[in-house]
Amino acid sequence: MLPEVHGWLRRRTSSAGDWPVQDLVAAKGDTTVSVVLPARDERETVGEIVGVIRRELAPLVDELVVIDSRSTDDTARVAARAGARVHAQDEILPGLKPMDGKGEALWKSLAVTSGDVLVFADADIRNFRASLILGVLGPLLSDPTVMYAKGCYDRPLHGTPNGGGRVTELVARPLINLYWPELAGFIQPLAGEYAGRRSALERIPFLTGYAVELGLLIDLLELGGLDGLAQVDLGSREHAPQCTEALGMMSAQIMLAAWSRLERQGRISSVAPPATRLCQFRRGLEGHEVLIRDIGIGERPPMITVNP
Ligand SMILES: O=c1ccn([C@@H]2O[C@H](COP(=O)(O)OP(=O)(O)O)[C@@H](O)[C@H]2O)c(=O)[nH]1
Ligand SMILES: O=C(O)[C@@H](COP(=O)(O)O)O[C@H]1O[C@H](CO)[C@@H](O)[C@H](O)[C@H]1O
Repeated sequence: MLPEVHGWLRRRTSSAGDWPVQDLVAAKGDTTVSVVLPARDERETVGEIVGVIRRELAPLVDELVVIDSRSTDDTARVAARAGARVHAQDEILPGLKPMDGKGEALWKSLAVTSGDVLVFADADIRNFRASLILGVLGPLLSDPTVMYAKGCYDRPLHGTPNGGGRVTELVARPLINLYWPELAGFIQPLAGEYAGRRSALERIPFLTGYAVELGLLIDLLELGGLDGLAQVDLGSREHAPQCTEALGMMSAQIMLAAWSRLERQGRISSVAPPATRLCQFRRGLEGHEVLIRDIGIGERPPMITVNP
């Protein structure tokens, strides 16, 4: 690990317990806070998450928004009934050709919120607790030199204390260590719980799909340097795990995120761009079924450059 990352790890890592709600209420002042939950088919969990935020964080949260990301269930209804303001992803900035996935939902949330600080959290978290929001909000309300704070946590999966974060351990962490070692201190670089200043988030592009988190880390590092970034130990987080096949597609999108940033930084040639289709296999009754999926990612420009 680079010496500057060792120093950063000590200086910029805190814990959720370091940020009690009463301290943050005092520190908040005139700063406004928007909480955004990107949600695709999360009817089982989104209502409880919204309820916890509304009940326990009312003094800190000025607006609570769920971006309904083409759900096929009644996520929007459940979220609205719990008290969130719900926007359908494809109805935001309707003059733009729609793009796909989580990154699109997060980018569009900038257009329908007004908070000086935005806090993002996944909507599939089980046993959600307010400290998952408080923790990442802490550095942003307490230290003006911090523009972005990411959560880190243990990731129990299938009964093992740290079986989760499969794409992090197999794809994102190796890529970061190989090409962006300044970011190697992030314990959960793909964590879906993070807070950022609007003044920073609106000045960087957003990659779509599951490429968004890696893209944000790389672009924020470029925008404001490592010392503008922080991380907060939130303890443990359990979510609805996806199957290996789905994580294969997610991995491909994260690899495309890395390629796009290496190409932009002139570290690889754009002569032969990578393919954007992934071939996977399932055993069927007559041998193997071939599944071809488009795992291409898009990129939205900095929101500050978009005329609504
Ligand atoms: O097209 C999408 C895919 C995912 N999500 C949301 O993004 C968060 C993280 O996605 P997911 O749970 O699929 O990823 P994982 O946590 O399994 O890596 C969840 O709240 C999803 O509902 C979304 O808004 N749009
Ligand atoms: O960290 C990971 O490896 C993946 C998959 O986690 P699991 O193996 O299902 O616990 O989950 C993260 O990655 C996604 C892509 O960046 C994020 O959108 C999710 O919020 C995050 O949970």
